[in-house]
Amino acid sequence: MQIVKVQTPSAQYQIFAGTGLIDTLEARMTRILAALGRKLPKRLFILTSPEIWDLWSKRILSSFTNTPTILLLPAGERHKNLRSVEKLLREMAKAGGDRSSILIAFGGGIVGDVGGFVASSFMRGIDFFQVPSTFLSQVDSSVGGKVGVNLPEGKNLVGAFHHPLAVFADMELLNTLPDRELRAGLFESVKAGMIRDRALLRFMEENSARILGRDTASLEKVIAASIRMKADVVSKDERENGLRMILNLGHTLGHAIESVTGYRKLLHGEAVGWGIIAALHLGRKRRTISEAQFDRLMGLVYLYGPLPALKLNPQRLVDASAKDKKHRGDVRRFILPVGIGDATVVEDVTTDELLEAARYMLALAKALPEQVEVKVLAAHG
Ligand SMILES: NC(=O)c1ccc[n+]([C@@H]2O[C@H](COP(=O)([O-])OP(=O)(O)OC[C@H]3O[C@@H](n4cnc5c(N)ncnc54)[C@H](O)[C@@H]3O)[C@@H](O)[C@H]2O)c1
Ligand SMILES: O=C(O)C(=O)C[C@@H](O)[C@H](O)[C@H](O)COP(=O)(O)O
Ligand SMILES: [Zn+2]
Repeated sequence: MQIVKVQTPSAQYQIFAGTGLIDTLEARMTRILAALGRKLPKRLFILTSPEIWDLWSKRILSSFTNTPTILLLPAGERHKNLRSVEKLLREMAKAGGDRSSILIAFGGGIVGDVGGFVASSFMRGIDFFQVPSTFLSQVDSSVGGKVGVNLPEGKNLVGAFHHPLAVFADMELLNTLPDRELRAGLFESVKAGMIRDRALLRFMEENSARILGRDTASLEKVIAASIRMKADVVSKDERENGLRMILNLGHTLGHAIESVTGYRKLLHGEAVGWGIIAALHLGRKRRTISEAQFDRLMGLVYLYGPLPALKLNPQRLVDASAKDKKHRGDVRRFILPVGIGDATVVEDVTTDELLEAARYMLALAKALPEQVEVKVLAAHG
């Protein structure tokens, strides 16, 4: 079992990563609440998706003395919106939720983001726990307190910083996760390695077959390293005033892809994968990475591909990226890789540069992904 701490000006909590956690949830939550001088409340809510609940409800419920109230959110990014939030808040009010109620977000990043936002606003804020059930949510979204939903105008444009009381990342849950979801989530770990963890990056280069083959020890290593990196960054810059922005590598254009496709075409991790490719291209143009480093980092992205093909208008993507929350007026921020294992935030990225990066990415994305993969791997010998 790995235990990682997050300590920010507004919160202090632990992330538990291992196995057997879902069988002992109530006891673990009771212990955490007791340390805060509190008891498990009468009204516990579990927010999850029907598919996840079908697979895991028996195991989860076996750890509870009284059955919590179950709230269901349909799967898919298109349900991460204000309509879902309103529906869930009303269900909680009808079910007799009060300020002592606690919500357990049991699912992927969408359940975590929506559930956390619902918790942050129900009766002006109740506590919640994260029980992430996808690779992506275990390595990234359950950590750090960013919660929220999308608008048609842009990704995650409504939300809050609201940290969980604890995160229980049970790797056993990944046994039922589809391969496409695993691959998508791995791009957040690829990002983690590229921005701040050379050892993780190298491990992911050298062990892709084991990782994609779900070797437990390899997955555990990637999960633990990714969580540690994110917990450290969030603890140093909770509100994204500086350092935390590096966690957005690949997200400026990645989020734009998600919004212009109506949140229906690519998974978040896949959009980030394409966004990372655009960032690598801009990085080599600006010489924050050398050509050799570009080749190496592209090789890493393709090890975890193929990314789904994509046909989009580059100008539309660049227009959509104007909604990026990192921008302040004319200051347009973009995250670039620096060498191997580091990143920087640039504030003077021009529309032309973005357009060129989008064109480069879309030229690769238009091709059959398998062909792109073969071509790039061949280029690496
Ligand atoms: N808050 C943050 O810091 C942060 C960080 C990264 C990503 N995100 C957000 O996370 C979201 C993506 O999360 P995701 O990749 O987990 O996708 P997701 O929440 O859509 O889950 C992926 C799919 O897998 C299913 N699923 C979940 N767990 C399963 C399991 N154990 N077995 C079988 N099926 C399972 C879900 O029902 C869903 O269909 C995006 O909205 C993204 O913006 C947030
Ligand atoms: O936690 C962060 O900070 C991140 O940037 C992590 C990202 O992987 C994640 O997708 C996050 O939701 C993006 O946040 P946003 O503020 O750019 O919407
Ligand atoms: Zn992300």
